Amino acid sequence: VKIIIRIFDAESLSTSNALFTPCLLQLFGNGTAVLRKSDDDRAPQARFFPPLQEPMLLPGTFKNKVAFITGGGTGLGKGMTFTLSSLGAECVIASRNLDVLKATAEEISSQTGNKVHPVQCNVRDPDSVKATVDQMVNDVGLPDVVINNAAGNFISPSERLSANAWKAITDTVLNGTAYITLDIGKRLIAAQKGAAFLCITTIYADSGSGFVMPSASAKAGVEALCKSLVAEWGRYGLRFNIIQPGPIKTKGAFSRLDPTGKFEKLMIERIPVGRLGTVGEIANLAAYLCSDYASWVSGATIKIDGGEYSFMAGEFNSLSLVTKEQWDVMEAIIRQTKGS
Ligand SMILES: CC/C=C\C/C=C\C=C\C(=O)SCCNC(=O)CCNC(=O)[C@H](O)C(C)(C)COP(=O)(O)OP(=O)(O)OC[C@H]1O[C@@H](n2cnc3c(N)ncnc32)[C@H](O)[C@@H]1OP(=O)(O)O
Ligand SMILES: NC(=O)C1=CN([C@@H]2O[C@H](COP(=O)(O)OP(=O)(O)OC[C@H]3O[C@@H](n4cnc5c(N)ncnc54)[C@H](OP(=O)(O)O)[C@@H]3O)[C@@H](O)[C@H]2O)C=CC1
Repeated sequence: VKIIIRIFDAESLSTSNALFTPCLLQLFGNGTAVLRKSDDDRAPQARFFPPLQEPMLLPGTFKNKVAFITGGGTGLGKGMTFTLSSLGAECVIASRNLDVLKATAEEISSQTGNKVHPVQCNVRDPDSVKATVDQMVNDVGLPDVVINNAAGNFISPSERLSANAWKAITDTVLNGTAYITLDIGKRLIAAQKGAAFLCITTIYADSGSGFVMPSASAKAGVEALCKSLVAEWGRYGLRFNIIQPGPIKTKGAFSRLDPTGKFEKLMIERIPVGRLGTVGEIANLAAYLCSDYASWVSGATIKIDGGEYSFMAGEFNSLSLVTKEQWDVMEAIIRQTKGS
């Protein structure tokens, strides 16, 4: 808990709901060596941008609603499950590791008082997806909310990737999202039941990115899938939105994308808000997009990255490193220049 508390400064803790704070610290922390925070884990301007993590919607927003979350046992999926559950949803969480799912389900339901159902599922396998959805329909009925969050990723030079490495990532991210969406979507259409779908992608779905080429390709595909269905399935009462998170310190992501812990400082240097994002911030945005408050929102792609994407895209943004004295010199040179 000591480690986790250091993530938040006094300012952000004091603005948190006192009742929620202890369980938030537990749920949104990960407590592993790879997540240990260093002393320089924030830039000074981060004090202006405290991460508020408690659920922001009205209690009961998801009362009588069923939410299905892939990868709901860990990281962002666990955070979204906690938030939806605390707002009244009955959640179904699905991934490969049933023990992890069971532990998360127990932890969350004991804190929110709402049932969380763990169901084993390998999203790469359409038969496993069908069995999972059968079980959900049998236990709690068709969902009102579907969050495609499960993913696989690791950094690697592309010339080191085998065909199976490509397949492991794209089968999980793109095919997994397609199997889940097609299976649940067909059943919702047949039952004439509306629902909100949400896909968790990444900021580099737009740009592509070296060293995570299969993930970038698959996430771009997921976005095309969502945007296609916005148009095609709106008439069936189905909405589709996308969240593109920037870096959030989860064990799953950082152990595979920053294995030595050396990249985190570089990330923070290029994030204008001066800090990494938090699980609770993603969970609040996800809850809003999946709630009836967002019933007119379909086809939205929302970056939540502290400005990192804009910083990386702007040709001259590194000039924020130039000192006042250096600007004086450069301005004098520029002013002396005549003609072209
Ligand atoms: C720092 C954060 C900043 C920004 C974040 C932005 C985006 C983040 C996106 C994310 O998706 S983060 C979420 C990450 N979470 C996970 O990846 C969780 C699930 N991951 C896994 O289960 C594994 O890591 C997996 C993806 C490798 C799949 O495991 P599985 O057991 O099914 O596969 P295998 O171990 O059999 O491997 C398949 C295939 O890949 C090759 N391979 C595995 N690791 C590497 C590596 N590091 N480099 C190169 N190749 C690798 C492995 O050798 C297999 O190929 P072959 O059969 O040997 O040919
Ligand atoms: N953390 C970050 O910085 C960022 C994360 N994201 C995205 O956020 C989402 C969550 O990532 P994060 O929480 O960080 O990482 P995690 O590794 O914690 O989450 C990935 C989840 O996917 C599940 N999963 C993986 N493979 C399968 C499979 N074949 N079938 C079913 N479930 C599977 C895992 O569970 P299990 O192993 O039990 O199957 C795990 O719960 C992902 O979509 C990721 O791409 C995007 C941008 C930034």
